[in-house]
Amino acid sequence: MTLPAHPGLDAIVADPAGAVIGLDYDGTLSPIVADPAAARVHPAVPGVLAALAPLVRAVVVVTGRPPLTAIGLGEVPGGPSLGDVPGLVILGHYGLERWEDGRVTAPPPPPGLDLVRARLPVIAAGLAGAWIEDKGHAVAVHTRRCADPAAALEALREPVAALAAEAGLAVEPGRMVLELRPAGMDKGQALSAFLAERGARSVMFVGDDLGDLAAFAAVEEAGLPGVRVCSGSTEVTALAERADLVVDGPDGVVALLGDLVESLGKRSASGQV
Ligand SMILES: O=P(O)(O)OC[C@H]1O[C@H](O[C@H]2O[C@H](CO)[C@@H](O)[C@H](O)[C@H]2O)[C@H](O)[C@@H](O)[C@@H]1O
Repeated sequence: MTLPAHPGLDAIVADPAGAVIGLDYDGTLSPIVADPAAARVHPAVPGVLAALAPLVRAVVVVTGRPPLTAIGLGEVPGGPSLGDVPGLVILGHYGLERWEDGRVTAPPPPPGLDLVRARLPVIAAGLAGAWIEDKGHAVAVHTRRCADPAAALEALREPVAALAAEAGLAVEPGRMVLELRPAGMDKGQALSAFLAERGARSVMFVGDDLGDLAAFAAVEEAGLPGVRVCSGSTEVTALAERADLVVDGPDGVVALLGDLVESLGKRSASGQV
């Protein structure tokens, strides 16, 4: 396959050494499943990223997950795994935590989480199937396993917002999930800082959920050639509306990354380095 025509992709192919490739995890590198603990990486992802990483300035995963969770879910029997991708950086918890060279750096968890741990189960108790995920620096309530996930999410919005205000935390809405997490960081700030740190000359970001809108804004505001890619679903349409390209979920993301590797390989084979 050939890469779609887009000036941002053209810039990446013309000068890959200046390109930063940013990727969300859930719904982008991993198919959406009912149990977050079972959201294993698409098996072709580590291989295609391992091929891509040496060709570009940097590959960075920007996720709401703790980085070590992404590393664990990124294991592929027989490898390579996500953690084997050369030079990979994972900015987890929306940029609060960083994994690089096998080491994690993180601030202390916010004190308001104790209140959330005590109260959120009470709020969710009336909704059969609602499920709480404790991520250490954030706590999320999921409704995907409820009989009517969208209605359950709506019912939770108001009490969760009130609890977040009391706990001094922000609410991060996502695909059948509301997350209470520290304010003051988002995927946009995380990506912008990373682009500056690496001296990026072009950028691609691929995401699927509302939390990725901030990263799209960072691409728009970077002052660089850029391309916003949506890993499409029927569940979230806001991202597709703002994307330059929409691909068919994680399978489509793998295909796009594979096409990018192929284009960069051809460029290198023809001596354009
Ligand atoms: O920033 P991301 O990497 O996209 O993480 C966002 C949230 O993803 C996870 O939840 C989503 O994926 C689950 C597994 O497929 C699915 O069951 C759930 O309905 C989705 O919302 C994760 O569990 C959250 O903690 C992340 O914040």
